[in-house]
Amino acid sequence: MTAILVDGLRKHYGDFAAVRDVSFDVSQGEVFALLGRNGAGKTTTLEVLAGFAAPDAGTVRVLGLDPVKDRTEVRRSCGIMLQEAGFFPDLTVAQTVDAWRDFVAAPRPRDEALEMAGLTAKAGTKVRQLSGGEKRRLDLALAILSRPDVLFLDEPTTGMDPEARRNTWDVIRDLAGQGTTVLLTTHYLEEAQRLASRMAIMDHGEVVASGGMAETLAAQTGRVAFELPGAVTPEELPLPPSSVEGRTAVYRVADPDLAARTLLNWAGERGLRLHGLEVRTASLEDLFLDLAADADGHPENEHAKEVA
Ligand SMILES: Nc1ncnc2c1ncn2[C@@H]1O[C@H](COP(=O)(O)OP(=O)(O)OP(=O)(O)O)[C@@H](O)[C@H]1O
Repeated sequence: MTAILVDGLRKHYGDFAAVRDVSFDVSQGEVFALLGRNGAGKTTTLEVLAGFAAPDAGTVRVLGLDPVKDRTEVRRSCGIMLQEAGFFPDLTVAQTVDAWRDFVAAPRPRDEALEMAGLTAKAGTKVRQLSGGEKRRLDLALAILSRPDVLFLDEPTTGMDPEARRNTWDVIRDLAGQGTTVLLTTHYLEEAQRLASRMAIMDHGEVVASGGMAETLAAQTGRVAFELPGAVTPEELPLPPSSVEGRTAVYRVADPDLAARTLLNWAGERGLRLHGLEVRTASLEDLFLDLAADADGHPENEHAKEVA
């Protein structure tokens, strides 16, 4: 079942088109990542989905409902964690959760929400004394209070230390396992890679790549790089390199292991060492950087790339 549908979404701020013809859908219980550089239009898309702003064109649906027209119903089913939460600084963490519980029908018990967000030890701490990462955890505790069917998470782990980040990933995974649909934006590509089954990369308000995480990465090239030994020229290598950067030969190949084996055999037969040898399968980071470079080369960015 489709839980979130975005079809041909456009959103302008005055003359500026922050989101231009964006389409994607998220199935129930799926974690979907929206990726992109600063200003790509991710938060704007999330805000429209959460009913904070109406689309200028296109259709958005959350659980089959219109987030603007059916605002109350959509809000009841959604947990939202945006980038800037407005807390009361003099309330404690526990008091903040209690205050929010008053607005929610059938809320989680306070201690359960604090436990899930890893904030039990901070229950008595005033919000003003929380670190940035702890405030994000409080955001998360509030977003999951209503046991939402759909969670919108805008950069949920920004400012968190590695342990808190991992705990948050566990919470998100558990919730998705229980059927919660999660749409998250993140700048941490590892986060997207670990959590999301599908993703869309946005740039300048458009989707420039989208698809299943595993299929997308499988379709990408890996990388092999090493320093050219001694007086060896690129022409002498058994495989022509994709590029030579200074004295570093770089290969972008579908099977980096095979290329590395060929190169190592060749070097071994000649008693040469491949210093600084680096063999990497494709990562989301490579894809992201490639797309960003493309987008810089073609600012009009006309053709979205369907990679899976
Ligand atoms: N209220 C607003 N008025 C005018 N322009 C805005 C407004 N909100 C956002 N924008 C612009 O719209 C574009 C998209 O912003 P948005 O916050 O959606 O990007 P983002 O992908 O979430 O970026 P980030 O990763 O930095 O959070 C940016 O160029 C931003 O400056």
